[in-house]
Amino acid sequence: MPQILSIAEVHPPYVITQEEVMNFARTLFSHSFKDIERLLQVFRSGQIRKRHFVKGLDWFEKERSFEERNDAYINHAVELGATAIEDCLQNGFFLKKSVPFAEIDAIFTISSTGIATPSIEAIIMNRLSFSSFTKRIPIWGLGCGGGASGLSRAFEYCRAFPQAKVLILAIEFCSLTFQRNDRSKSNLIGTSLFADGVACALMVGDQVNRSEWQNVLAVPSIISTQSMTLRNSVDVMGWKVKNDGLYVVFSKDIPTIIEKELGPAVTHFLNEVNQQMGDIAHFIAHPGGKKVLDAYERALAISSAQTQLSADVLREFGNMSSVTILYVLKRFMEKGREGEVGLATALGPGFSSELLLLRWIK
Ligand SMILES: CC(C)(COP(=O)(O)OP(=O)(O)OC[C@H]1O[C@@H](n2cnc3c(N)ncnc32)[C@H](O)[C@@H]1OP(=O)(O)O)[C@@H](O)C(=O)NCCC(=O)NCCSC(=O)/C=C/c1ccc(O)cc1
Repeated sequence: MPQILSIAEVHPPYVITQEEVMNFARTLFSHSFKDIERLLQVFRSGQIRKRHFVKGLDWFEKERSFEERNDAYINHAVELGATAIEDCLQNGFFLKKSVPFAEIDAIFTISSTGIATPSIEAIIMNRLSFSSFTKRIPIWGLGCGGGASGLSRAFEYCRAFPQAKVLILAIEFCSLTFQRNDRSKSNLIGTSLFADGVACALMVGDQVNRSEWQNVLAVPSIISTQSMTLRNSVDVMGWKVKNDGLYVVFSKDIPTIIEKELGPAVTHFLNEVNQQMGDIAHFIAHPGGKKVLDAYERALAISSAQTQLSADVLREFGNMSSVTILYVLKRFMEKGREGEVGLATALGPGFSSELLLLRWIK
């Protein structure tokens, strides 16, 4: 079964604390909510300490056109995306030696926070020495589920082409979609939650000689995946596209929906692969927000110790949409041991759930 050999994360340059964003939001939203001080408590209760952004807070003081936002998206995506690829393929922790760009068969680029045609990996391929025959698979619109879905689609590619080495590159700059004139409660909550980040993973098929590259005792091998879209839930999350950009849509019922729907989806998946919840050592969860993690714990009857690494990523980086699960996976890959089983889970617009079963192998 395909294995994930290396992974790298890139942190955008501006580090902004929750306290700083809370003060920014107080100025902006105080005329829109008479109980603003009560609502601002979400900045304290969300269990986020700081987030990383591609622009400093002063950039958000001014109104920005869709064009300005998207130009910033493309510039930063190319710069930080190229860095993530280099850090992944030249990663001295996970790899014995660098994997040449020219050996990469396909790049899956995951994003939902900006638009580019040609897509970002094509621009990056003009900077780094990839083969001209590298296949490009940009995936747009899966939101927070995109990182997990990208891994699943790359898994299928590597099963079809067992000699393949492929990259999964996730890029999200949620901050660039921030709308200062949207005074909805959703936007206020989103301002406390969403962040920027970039990550890249290297997956290889079964026929790749791992001993040539692998530098750690055990790596996650993907056993199986499940993609599920819930009927009649297209309004739960997504974008409303307006003249001045993307407006975030996300229902306050997401934690309740997760609590109701995740258990049956996981049971169905584990039955299909003859596994039980008790077999799972690692729970690689997309930390959508504090209440999302609480909902995972209730839905699957797992302990907060099992979602600790997800909570750590949420605390230090916020919700970076599709990128977040790759940050969580990296932390598990740094300590995974042979024989351990992990379940990766993320949810996104659709409303869709993506699950992957992983087993660490020598
Ligand atoms: C930590 C939070 C943010 C605050 O917790 P709290 O301090 O206990 O406060 P409350 O939950 O009581 O919320 C405070 C107020 O905000 C309201 N609220 C609370 N979420 C909301 C709300 N989504 N709307 C609109 N009012 C709200 C809530 O109803 C309440 O209003 P009020 O009745 O006046 O007290 C907590 O609500 C929380 O973790 N919520 C889950 C966040 C959540 O849904 N995360 C998943 C995000 S969706 C996602 O990951 C993907 C987004 C995405 C989508 C598309 C893409 O293309 C890309 C990405």
